[in-house]
Amino acid sequence: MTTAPTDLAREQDRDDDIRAAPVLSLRDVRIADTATDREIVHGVGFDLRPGTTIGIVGESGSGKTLTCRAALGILPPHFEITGGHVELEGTDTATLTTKQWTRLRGTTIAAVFQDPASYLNPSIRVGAQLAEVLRVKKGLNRREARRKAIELLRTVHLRDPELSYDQYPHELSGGMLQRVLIATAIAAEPRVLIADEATTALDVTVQAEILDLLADLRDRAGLALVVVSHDLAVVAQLCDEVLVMKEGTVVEQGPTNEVLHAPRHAYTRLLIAEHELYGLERFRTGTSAASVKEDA
Ligand SMILES: Nc1ncnc2c1ncn2[C@@H]1O[C@H](COP(=O)(O)OP(=O)(O)OP(=O)(O)O)[C@@H](O)[C@H]1O
Repeated sequence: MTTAPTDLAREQDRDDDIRAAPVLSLRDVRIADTATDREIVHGVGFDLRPGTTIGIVGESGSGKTLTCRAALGILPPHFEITGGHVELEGTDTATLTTKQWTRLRGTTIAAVFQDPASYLNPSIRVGAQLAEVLRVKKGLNRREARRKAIELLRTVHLRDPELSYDQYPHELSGGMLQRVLIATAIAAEPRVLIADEATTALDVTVQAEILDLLADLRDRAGLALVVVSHDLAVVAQLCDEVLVMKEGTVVEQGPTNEVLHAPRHAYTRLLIAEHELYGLERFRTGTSAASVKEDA
């Protein structure tokens, strides 16, 4: 099979991206619950470069979300970074004031979580909520914000963006709401997007479509992604590098293919064995979400 010129160009772009400076770096980040004086996350580190994806996988309670929240500067009350550094575009985030953090959130780093409905106001039309973000973060006037919001709803592949703009959250399906949340997260053109269990609640077909959308945004806009999932198949499909967490410790980390083909830690092997029951094989061989969709 010959490689199409567009594929070659994309490969070249990817190589350039890998050489680019990291947009988000975690250096031996430790997180503690200061109420109990217990360290919960025992040192996480990675370099995330534009146009690439890092996956964090592991069992429930292993510290995946806390790690993301540390990167976003939104740890829950009485949780603190007690060691290491989070660097955003080369700046140690420990040096940021609350105001500087507020400015960076959305414009440099943004996130989508599970349960999109809980992040939207049920009594305000979704388009108005998206437009509000554009007015606040991008300084657009009402008319420009509406136009840009509809464009964003189209970017996240909502079939009828004008119609969706005027709908209330309860009128949209879970998959459509997650698309709206992704549109909101990318509204201010962040460089890093964290997707924390963003597809967990969705059925397998919709999940595959959302993963394709994230990959598309990464490839086209050079977005850097952190994908958190308890589902190894999701990570396998999307990520260049994977971190496997267990009880607050990174037990294994490396290029996704290497980790999946030659896991060194017993826990990774266990995760893989569990997932093989659900057909991880097709993800390991690089099958796209589109073909998963067809299978579903
Ligand atoms: N707001 C909070 N208050 C108290 N404990 C918390 C809070 N957030 C997290 N924890 C505790 O910190 C540990 C790590 O939680 P975290 O949410 O990071 O895990 P996770 O790997 O993301 O799990 P899951 O896959 O279930 O989301 C857990 O033991 C959890 O109980």
